Amino acid sequence: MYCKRTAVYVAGGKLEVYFPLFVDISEKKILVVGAGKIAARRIAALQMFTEQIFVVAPDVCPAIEKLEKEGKVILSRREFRESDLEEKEIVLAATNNPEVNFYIWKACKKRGILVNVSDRKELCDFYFPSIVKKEEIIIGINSSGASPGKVKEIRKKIEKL
Ligand SMILES: C[C@@]1(CC(=O)O)C2=NC(=C\c3[nH]c(c(CCC(=O)O)c3CC(=O)O)Cc3[nH]c(c(CC(=O)O)c3CCC(=O)O)/C=C3\N/C(=C\2)[C@@H](CCC(=O)O)[C@]3(C)CC(=O)O)/[C@H]1CCC(=O)O
Ligand SMILES: NC(=O)c1ccc[n+]([C@@H]2O[C@H](COP(=O)([O-])OP(=O)(O)OC[C@H]3O[C@@H](n4cnc5c(N)ncnc54)[C@H](O)[C@@H]3O)[C@@H](O)[C@H]2O)c1
Repeated sequence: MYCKRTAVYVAGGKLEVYFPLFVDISEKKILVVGAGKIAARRIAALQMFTEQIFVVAPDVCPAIEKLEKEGKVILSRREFRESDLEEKEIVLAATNNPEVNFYIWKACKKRGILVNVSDRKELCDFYFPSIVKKEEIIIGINSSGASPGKVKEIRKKIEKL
């Protein structure tokens, strides 16, 4: 089968860029594995679009503790188990253990679940954009992991428009 891929050339070499798909996630069950700084940042972004967020992690940062108290996430305070993937459609592997993240990736691929692996961008089915929301207008900015700092700067400029 012919497969056309989109790549750009950056200082580090060839970089594949992804199609910006705007998806209705309001009815999708999303699992975030890990409850640290990165998980909290991603959950904050997801919560602009859905309320169905499940979190599993033994150690929970204050921001996510607060969300649990407010009933805004469903939290399981323990290590990840494969059965956590049941009925989930989108998974974020955001633990600080690379082996656990890789195990989650493999388990998701076996089940056809879309997965983002926070420490392995080459394994991600999708990336996290930087988001600007102005009423009904959503702007997602992404550089496929090549320049997250630049992406943040652009987000700030757009926010001032
Ligand atoms: C949009 C945002 C969403 C979020 O994460 O919530 C996001 N990163 C954000 C911020 C940020 N990330 C990093 C810094 C310090 C950088 C600096 O200071 O220069 C800052 C700035 C800060 O923290 O202030 C470090 C970093 N990030 C990645 C790598 C490469 C790697 O890991 O290989 C490195 C290490 C690079 C290095 O240092 O070498 C990779 C990814 N980061 C992504 C998303 C995905 C692609 C994004 C894209 O490129 O467009 C991807 C692939 C992860 C994924 O989707 O899984 C959020 C901005 C929110 C906002 O708008 O403010
Ligand atoms: N892509 C990016 O933008 C970016 C930037 C910085 C860090 N990272 C990566 O994101 C990951 C998380 O970073 P952080 O700063 O949020 O880490 P953190 O140390 O703040 O949190 C780690 C979380 O993982 C949980 N955890 C550990 N083992 C687990 C298991 N077996 N099951 C469930 N949960 C488990 C811990 O309980 C904790 O909640 C790291 O892999 C880091 O390399 C990505």
